[in-house]
Amino acid sequence: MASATVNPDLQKERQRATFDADQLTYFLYDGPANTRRKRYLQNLAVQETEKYKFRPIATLSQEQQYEQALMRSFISGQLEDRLELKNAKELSFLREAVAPQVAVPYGLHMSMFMNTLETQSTEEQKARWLPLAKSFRMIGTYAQTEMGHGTFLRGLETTATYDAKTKEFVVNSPTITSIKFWPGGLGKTANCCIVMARLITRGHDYGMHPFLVQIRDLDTHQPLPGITVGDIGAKFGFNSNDNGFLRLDNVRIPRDNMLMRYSQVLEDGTYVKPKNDRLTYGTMTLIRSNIVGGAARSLSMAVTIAVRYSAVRRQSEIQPGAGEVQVLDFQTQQMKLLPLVATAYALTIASRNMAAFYLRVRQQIEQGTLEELPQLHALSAGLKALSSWQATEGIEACRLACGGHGYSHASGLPKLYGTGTPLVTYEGENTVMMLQTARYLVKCHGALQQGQKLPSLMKYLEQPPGGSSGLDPRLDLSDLVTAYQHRAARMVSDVSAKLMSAASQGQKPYAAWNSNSVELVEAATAHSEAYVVKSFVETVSTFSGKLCSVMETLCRLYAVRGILKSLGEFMQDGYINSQQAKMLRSCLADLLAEVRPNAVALVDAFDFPDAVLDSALGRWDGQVYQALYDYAVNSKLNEKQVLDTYHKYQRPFMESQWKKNTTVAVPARL
Ligand SMILES: CCCCCCCCCCCCCCCCCC(=O)SCCNC(=O)CCNC(=O)[C@H](O)C(C)(C)COP(=O)(O)OP(=O)(O)OC[C@H]1O[C@@H](n2cnc3c(N)ncnc32)[C@H](O)[C@@H]1OP(=O)(O)O
Ligand SMILES: Cc1cc2nc3c(=O)[nH]c(=O)nc-3n(C[C@H](O)[C@H](O)[C@H](O)COP(=O)(O)OP(=O)(O)OC[C@H]3O[C@@H](n4cnc5c(N)ncnc54)[C@H](O)[C@@H]3O)c2cc1C
Repeated sequence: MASATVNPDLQKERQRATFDADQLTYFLYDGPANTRRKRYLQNLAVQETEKYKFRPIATLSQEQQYEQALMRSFISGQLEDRLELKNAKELSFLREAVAPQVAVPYGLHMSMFMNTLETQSTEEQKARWLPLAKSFRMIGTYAQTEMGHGTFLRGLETTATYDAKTKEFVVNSPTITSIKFWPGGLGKTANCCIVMARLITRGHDYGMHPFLVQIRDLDTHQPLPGITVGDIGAKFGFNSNDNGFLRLDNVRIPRDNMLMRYSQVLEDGTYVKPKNDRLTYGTMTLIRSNIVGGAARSLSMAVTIAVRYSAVRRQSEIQPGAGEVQVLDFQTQQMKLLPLVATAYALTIASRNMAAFYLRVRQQIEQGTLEELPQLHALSAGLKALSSWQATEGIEACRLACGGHGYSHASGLPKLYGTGTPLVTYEGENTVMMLQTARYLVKCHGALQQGQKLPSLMKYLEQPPGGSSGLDPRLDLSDLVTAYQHRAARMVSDVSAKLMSAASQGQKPYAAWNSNSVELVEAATAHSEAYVVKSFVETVSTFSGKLCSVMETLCRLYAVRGILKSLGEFMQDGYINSQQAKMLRSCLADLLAEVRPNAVALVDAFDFPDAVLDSALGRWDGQVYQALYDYAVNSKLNEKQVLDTYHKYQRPFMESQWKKNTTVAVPARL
């Protein structure tokens, strides 16, 4: 039962905020007009979806979750048509509200499949396929990972062998480990896919290339000859999505089903090389960039739930006898949650900059300039890893911060974790991604040693080593940025020196790399954090008035908390001294106290409708107990007072126990 009254604690929180949360919302959604439009679309989506009275996803079987997700996409499709929506952001807001945190089976079609067609096909192929894909005659997915290999793409085993006589490719899964495994929507939904396979022509293996393979009949949806396809079974989360397997038994496809924008196979089997063979990896780079925004949004939802609940939840006393306090008043609770609120904003801002950088480099690539591709790869890989780690850990910390009720699916937090945690693994396992970023950083360091100039994002590596931080209790934002950059530059330099020293002692580069890979990941993490802090600082400096001072405090909280978490890395070369470390510790306590009054307003500004949060604890009106009670009462187990299982199992069990002692006198009532 929804209550019209707002919990008085939440009401007070909103009144005591020192800034206008709407102003922050306008920043997040690009101005008042776009915010109104977003609200309109999400309200409409929520009203429409509520008509279906969907049961909570956690209470459904895998098949029911899949069915519900398809229904949600159907509702979304109808609304999109009715409103004639085309704008990508508007579509994403609508879909978020129709299917909040639901991994819909068409997800891969709409993201990786479409993008691969758009960026890796020739004009002729685009003209042939895009109309079919846009009108959902073709429903595709991106089939790259195999049972045996996901990370090491050069190890993929699926082959596409060119047959010049018939002008066809023969696509084959030669072993059990070569079976495609995991692609979203592959199991039951897709009728075609981009298969990433090793291209073999004229007896030569040219490595992984993309091929369009039809797997099901476009009308009957039956698998085509040579195709064995299905769902991979229940998973940790993501069960609304039919992640699938695919076995190809010498399936023949026409020559021009190879996506030939960058490399080609001519009719006679001649292979034409691309300008850069990493262009085939382009779709992964896009999705990695998008994941930064996805991770930020998931964490923003989690902190909204946990902060609102912590403002409503009263438990224990601070001053003996003075009554129970809002748990958000405990400094330890603030420490759990407020740095995460700051992280949600930091990642949101970094993701915007990441997206803008991606667009710029993508435009360059379209014009044939590939100069900034390595920078883009390094940044997107590092931020993908950093953001998904911080978001996943943050969501779990939010759940734990909600005590017992956080463990219930009613909190919405397990669902957020279930859909959030695969971000660490998919689209490039995080450790592997950080190592890719590290590879680029070490290369940049080497270039610097040779007196070369570094590209824009790496310029900070040029600063001389040593020196000491100017950080004082004013916590000047530029000093914080410099501290992060100094730490990253020092770590890149240290690990590069280790690699060089290993080489001079005759160690093979690959062995030296592996034996320093923990430090390499740490250096890449430091680099990515420096980017996030710099982005945050640059953005908040564009704000004005009260909002500016609130966001500057939040930015300081993010940066100071990060320094204290990895203090050794900042102190190792004496850049931050022990007096400063002590000072930062007291500043952290002050910052928590400073952010505390604005905590609720800061999460309100994310502007998530209740239906998107899907949480009894995170409700806007704070009526958490009524919502929890309603959720409990609606448990499936409560549909009957006495269940059949009582007669089938419980009663026979009890009777078997009674038989052991027949002398106990049983009263009619206890
Ligand atoms: C539901 C709610 C959820 C909320 C969040 C929502 C977020 C939105 C997302 C939308 C939904 C999408 C769902 C996606 C589902 C997952 C799909 C997948 O996992 S699909 C499967 C994803 N699978 C993976 O991600 C697989 C991960 N594995 C890999 O990417 C590669 O095998 C590798 C990078 C690890 C190594 O590759 P290898 O070829 O052995 O490379 P070497 O190491 O030998 O380096 C050689 C050179 O290449 C360079 N370079 C490398 N990459 C790139 C690049 N991208 N570009 C440019 N350059 C690149 C590298 O720098 C180096 O340069 P140099 O130094 O020589 O100059
Ligand atoms: C929900 C979900 C959806 C997915 N959707 C798709 C999809 O649509 N299409 C698709 O093709 N794939 C998909 N995948 C697969 C996903 O992309 C891979 O699982 C991912 O790339 C990781 O590869 P892997 O499973 O081989 O991990 P592995 O590489 O086997 O990782 C295992 C461990 O080995 C470590 N490791 C591996 N290599 C190195 C190295 N070089 N250095 C140091 N450590 C290393 C990793 O860090 C990790 O700890 C999906 C996966 C999930 C979970």
